[in-house]
Amino acid sequence: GCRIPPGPPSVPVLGSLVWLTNSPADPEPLLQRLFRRYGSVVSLRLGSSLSIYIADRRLAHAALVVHGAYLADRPSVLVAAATLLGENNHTITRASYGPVCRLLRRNLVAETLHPSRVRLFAPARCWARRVLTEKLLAGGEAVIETFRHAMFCLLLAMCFGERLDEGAVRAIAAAQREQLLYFSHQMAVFAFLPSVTKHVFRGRLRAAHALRRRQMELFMPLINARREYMKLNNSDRAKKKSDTTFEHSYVDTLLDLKLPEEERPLSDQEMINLCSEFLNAGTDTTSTAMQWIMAELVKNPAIQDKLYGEIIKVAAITGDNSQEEVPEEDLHKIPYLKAVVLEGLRKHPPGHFVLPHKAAEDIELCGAYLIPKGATVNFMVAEMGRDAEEWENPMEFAPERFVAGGDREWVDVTGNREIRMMPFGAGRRICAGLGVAMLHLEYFVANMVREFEWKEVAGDEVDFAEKREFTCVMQKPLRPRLVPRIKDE
Ligand code: HEM
Repeated sequence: GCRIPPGPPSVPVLGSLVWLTNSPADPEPLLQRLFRRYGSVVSLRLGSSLSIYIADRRLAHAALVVHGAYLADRPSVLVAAATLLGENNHTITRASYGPVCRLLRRNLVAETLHPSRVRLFAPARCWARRVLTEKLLAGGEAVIETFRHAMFCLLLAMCFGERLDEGAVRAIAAAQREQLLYFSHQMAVFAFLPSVTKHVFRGRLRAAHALRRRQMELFMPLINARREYMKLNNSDRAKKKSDTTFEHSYVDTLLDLKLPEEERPLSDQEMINLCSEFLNAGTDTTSTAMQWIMAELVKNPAIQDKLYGEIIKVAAITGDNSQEEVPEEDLHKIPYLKAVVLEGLRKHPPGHFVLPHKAAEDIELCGAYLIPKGATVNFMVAEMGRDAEEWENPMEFAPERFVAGGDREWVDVTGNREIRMMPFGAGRRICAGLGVAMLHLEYFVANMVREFEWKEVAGDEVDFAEKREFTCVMQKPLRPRLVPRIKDE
C-alpha cells in the first residue's frame, strides 16, 4: 500500500522538531539534508499542517501532470490576511482551482499573453530595450538594478497600456516592493488564529491598509484613464493615441470581465490586486534569470563569443547590419540563443520552489506514496535541474545540451510529456507567462550581447553564491565591464 512520505519525528501541535533549529522561511538547506537521509520525497509538519516536498522528476510528473487535477489548489496561507483587510482571493495565484481562478487565468493567457496579443506589445519591448541599453551605457548601478527597472517599465506598459516617465515608474516600483516585503514578512502571523492575532497585531493591519491605499492612489488614475480611452470609438482613439499610449493592455481585458456566478464586473480592489500580481509575477523572476544568464556569459567568454557570432550571422543573412536591434522576428533563427536561456534556467532557476500546491483529494503517487487530502505540496526545482543522475556535469554551463539534433533529445520545458527540469512549474498551474518570459529573456539577452561585450573585472569576479529573496538571486551582484561592440558598416 501507499504511505505518507517519510520525514523527521514530530510532536502533536508543534510539528516537526527540526523547526526548533531551522527556519521555516528558508527550508532549502534542511530539505537537502532530509533528502539525503530519507530519499526523494519527504514530509514535514509545521503546526498541524503537513507539507510534502518532492525532488524526484518522475514523481513530480505523476503529481503535477498525471494527477494534476487534484493538485491544482493553493493552501490558504495568505487568505487570512486578505480577509482581515476586507478582500477576497480573486487573483490567479491565490485562488483555488475553481471557476473564478480558471476565468482569470484564461483571461490572462488568452487575452493578453496569447502570441497575437503579445505582438501588439512589440513597441513596448523596443522602448524597454532602449531604456535598458541607455542605462547600461551610463553605468553606475549594479546591472540587476537596471534589468529590474527595464523589466518593470515593460510590465507596466503591458499592464496599463501607457509609457510612464521614470519618476512614475520608480514610485510604483517602490510601492510594489514595500508591499511585497511587508506582506511576506509581517502578515504571516494572521494565518494563525486570525480572531486573536487581529487584536494583538492591529498595528500591522493598519500599516497594511496604508500600503493598500498608496497602491490605490497610484493605480486608479491609470486604470481610469484606460477606462476612458476604451470608451472612445476607433477614430477618436486614433486621434487621442499619442506615442506614449499602446494599443492593448491587460487592464482592457479586466475591464471587460464578468465574474461567473456573481455576474458582476471586477471591483477596483480586485483589479488592483490583479495588476499587482501581474507586475510582481513578471519582474523579479525575469530580471533574476537575466542576471544569472549574463553572469554565465561573463564567466564563459567562449560561449558569449559563439552566441555573438550566431546573432551577427542572422543579421548578415538579413543583409542589414545597420539596424538598431536584433528584431524579435529573428530570434527563432538563433537556436543557440534559446539554448543559452534554457541552460541558464536549468542551472539557476529564479524560483527554487514553485508556489505551494494543495491536494484537493487523497493522491496515490506511482503506487508508493500517499499525499493526503489537504496536504501542501512543493517541488525542488533547483535540485531537479542539477541532478547528476539526469544531467552530465550539472554544474557546468553547457548550452549545447539544449541544441537539438545528434543523439540529444529535445527538452520540453512545459514538462507535459516528462519533466527533466521545471523552472516554470508544470501542469495546470504552470507559469501563465512562460511564453512571454522566454521571449523577454531571448530578446533582451540577444540585444545586450549584440550591443556590448560583457567582461569580467579583476577584483569584481563573478561569484555564483546564492541568496534567497523572493527569487534566488546572486549574493554578490554582477558588476561586469561593458565594452560597446564596434559595428561594421
Ligand atoms: C523567467 C521568468 C519566469 C519564471 C521563472 C516564472 C516561474 C513561475 C513559477 C515557478 C510559477 C509557479 C508554478 C506553480 O505554482 O506550480 C509561476 C506562476 C505564475 N507566473 Fe510565472 N515565471 C516567470 C515569468 C512570468 C511572467 C513574465 C508572467 C506574466 C506576465 C508570469 C505570470 C505568472 C502567473 C500569473 C502565475 C500563477 C499561475 C497560477 O497560479 O495558476 N510569470 N511562474
